[in-house]
Amino acid sequence: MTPAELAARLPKAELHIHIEGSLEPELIFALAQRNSVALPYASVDALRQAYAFTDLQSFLDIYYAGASVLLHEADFFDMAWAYLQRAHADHVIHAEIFFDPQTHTARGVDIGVVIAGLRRACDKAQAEFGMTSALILCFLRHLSEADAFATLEAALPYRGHFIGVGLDSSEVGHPPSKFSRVFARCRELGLRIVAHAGEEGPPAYIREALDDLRAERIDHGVRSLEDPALVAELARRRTPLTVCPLSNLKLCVVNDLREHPMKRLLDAGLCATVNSDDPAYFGGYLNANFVQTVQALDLSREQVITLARNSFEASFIDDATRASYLARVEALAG
Ligand code: HPA
Ligand SMILES: [Zn+2]
Repeated sequence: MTPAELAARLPKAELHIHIEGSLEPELIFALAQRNSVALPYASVDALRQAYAFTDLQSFLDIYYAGASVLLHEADFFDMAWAYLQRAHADHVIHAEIFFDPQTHTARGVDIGVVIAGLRRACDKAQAEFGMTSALILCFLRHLSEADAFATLEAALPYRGHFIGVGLDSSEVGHPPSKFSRVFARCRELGLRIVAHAGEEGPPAYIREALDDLRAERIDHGVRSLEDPALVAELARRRTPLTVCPLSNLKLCVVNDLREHPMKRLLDAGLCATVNSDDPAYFGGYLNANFVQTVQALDLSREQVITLARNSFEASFIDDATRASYLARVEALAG
């Protein structure tokens, strides 16, 4: 088996997937029709042609437009179930799934409707595939602290249905410290903490995510490499980075996958993981990210196994489940 074939076949956890970013153009159009929502694109092809991004914001504008077709519990279920089936096909045995409630509540959709649809899909994946999953509520950082607090308040009746909180959307100009008080409250509630940092933003944002928000994982974090002291700190703490290679390519964080920092992150001893971010927009699900990265960087069999192990080390599953999942990696790694 080549390293790329092994990567595709190994059991893995996916820890950085925005469920709204798994909405394929075909499903966007089907839901638009079902819900009588008008789209600013004439066809699936016209929409796909708009997927030529120059940076994070140029993507986010289209991503939020796509999410406008989501209104009812069944829509959230259909979206998440489509993702979970694809993830299962890629040998994802555990997924921690981001959702953006403010994108929906701003359009009058009740947060309970969002969570109910997503949870029903997760329960079905557990029943049909034995796949475990969890939801992570993300605050949109381009909105205010007050809006984040209101969102947290609205989510509290569903506290048992999500395990943690994250921070996403437009990074530059919206440092993690803007949400220090919100995340302090989330920690009091026993929520797990992650945050996007160092995707387009500077290494200082990663430090703020660690120190001000007490993030347990950094989403992206690729710009940490610009600050050797920060890299040493991340390695010492074993703070995982949920890296998304095809996203970095499509959003012009890197110009070529052969220049992707994944190998340097692994060489620095960091707990880096591979993830798909917004697979419907960035050209592939988890195995596409693995296979293309392994080939572009000529990663070794041992590095591939490390990435699979890291995905479980970085996950929020309980220790017994983690041990059983790691044993499944070892059984295939040989
Ligand atoms: O890659 C991302 N970065 C920030 N916000 C996001 N929301 C969806 N995807 C992303
Ligand atoms: Zn992301």
